[in-house]
Amino acid sequence: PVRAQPGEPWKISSISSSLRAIIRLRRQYRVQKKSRLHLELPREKSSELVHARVLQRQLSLNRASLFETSQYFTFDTSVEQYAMKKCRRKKNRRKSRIVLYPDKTKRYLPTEEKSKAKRCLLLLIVIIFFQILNAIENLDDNLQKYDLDGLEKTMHREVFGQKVAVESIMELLKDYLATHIHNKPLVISLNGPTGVGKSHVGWLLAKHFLSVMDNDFVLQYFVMHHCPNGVAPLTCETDLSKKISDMVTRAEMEEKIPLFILDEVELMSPVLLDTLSRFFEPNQTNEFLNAIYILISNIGGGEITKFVIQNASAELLHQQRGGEELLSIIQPVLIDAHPLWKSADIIPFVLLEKSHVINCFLEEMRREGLYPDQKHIENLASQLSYYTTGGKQYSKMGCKQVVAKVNLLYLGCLG
Ligand SMILES: Nc1ncnc2c1ncn2[C@@H]1O[C@H](COP(=O)(O)OP(=O)(O)OP(=O)(O)O)[C@@H](O)[C@H]1O
Repeated sequence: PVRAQPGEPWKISSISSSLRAIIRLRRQYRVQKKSRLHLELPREKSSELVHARVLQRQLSLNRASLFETSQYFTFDTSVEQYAMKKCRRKKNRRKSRIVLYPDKTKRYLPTEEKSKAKRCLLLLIVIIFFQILNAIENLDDNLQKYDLDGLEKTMHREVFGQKVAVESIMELLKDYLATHIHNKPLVISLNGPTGVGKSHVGWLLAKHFLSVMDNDFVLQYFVMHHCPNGVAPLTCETDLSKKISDMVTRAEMEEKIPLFILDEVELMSPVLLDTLSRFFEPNQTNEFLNAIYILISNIGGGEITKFVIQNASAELLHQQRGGEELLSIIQPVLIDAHPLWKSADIIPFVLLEKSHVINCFLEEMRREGLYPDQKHIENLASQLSYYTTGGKQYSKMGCKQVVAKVNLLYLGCLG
């Protein structure tokens, strides 16, 4: 290097010559360094690589041990980052897997569209559900309106020896009165021998429906009374038709179901029966479809008496099966009498046993304010005539004579 002599001032030329010397020296040093690196590289590089790998491994071991042994909360995110990286790497590996699709299919999942049909179906289900709920409530309302539970209790309490008949009547009434919309009127025919309680049931029904319906929607028609001998059949026909038409029209306005109880039907003229049968047909206006007819007659009574005596020893009579069998016997007899019975539900009333007659006596005497002892009543019951068969006694006249006997007793007491 060219130095300035002491005391001599610095010259620009001397500075530039020394700079150039420095640059030259640096270049030479670099060239030498490069050539040395080229010569030593293979050996040094491998050792450096080994060193780097050892370091890397140590680092990963430290991380792994840290990850496994970390038990305490730490702000050191290196562990999580490591775990996330690992996870991402796995995902990437999974993504990179090649999926082979068949040639003709779509290579993507179809986009899920919101189905209108599904929504409609759901709405429909909800509507149906509410309609069912509403219908159930309406059924209950109707049954409560006519207090059929109360009627059932009364019938079981006050009608003796006709369990199957009472159950069948109640079932028909419950079914029919559950709704106000019908496609035909309900026609129930009570048939059986004399004094077994057919008219008695008619009275109980009339009393009950008169009490549950505010207005007068019950008609009790007794042929001997409303259409006595000597009155022209046409007059009776017009009169009955008018009575029925008036009542169904009034009842329809109040959404009520009228009850027509026709007693002594066996005494009705064929003309009157024809008239009646027209009201039972299904092809009429609504008001005529919403009505209940109870036909009471002793037609088929002979067949019922025979059946009861023949099956006295069997328990069949007080079972539903017995009622069905009896029905199959008397139905053809009734249809033969008049085709109107084709539209009727027939309820056979069976003969009453002596125990039932005793109950009739008890009930009638209580009604008259008499309270005799059991022996006295049995004595009275024994004065009636019975069919004795299969170890049982069946009253020939049912409880028919009970009222007359009690009346005599009552008069005797008064006397
Ligand atoms: N099963 C019964 N349970 C309670 N009481 C009865 C029964 N059967 C008859 N009675 C009593 O006997 C009386 C006469 O019976 P009811 O008039 O009901 O007989 P019926 O079957 O209609 O006979 P008929 O066909 O002769 O008219 C009734 O008023 C009632 O008091």
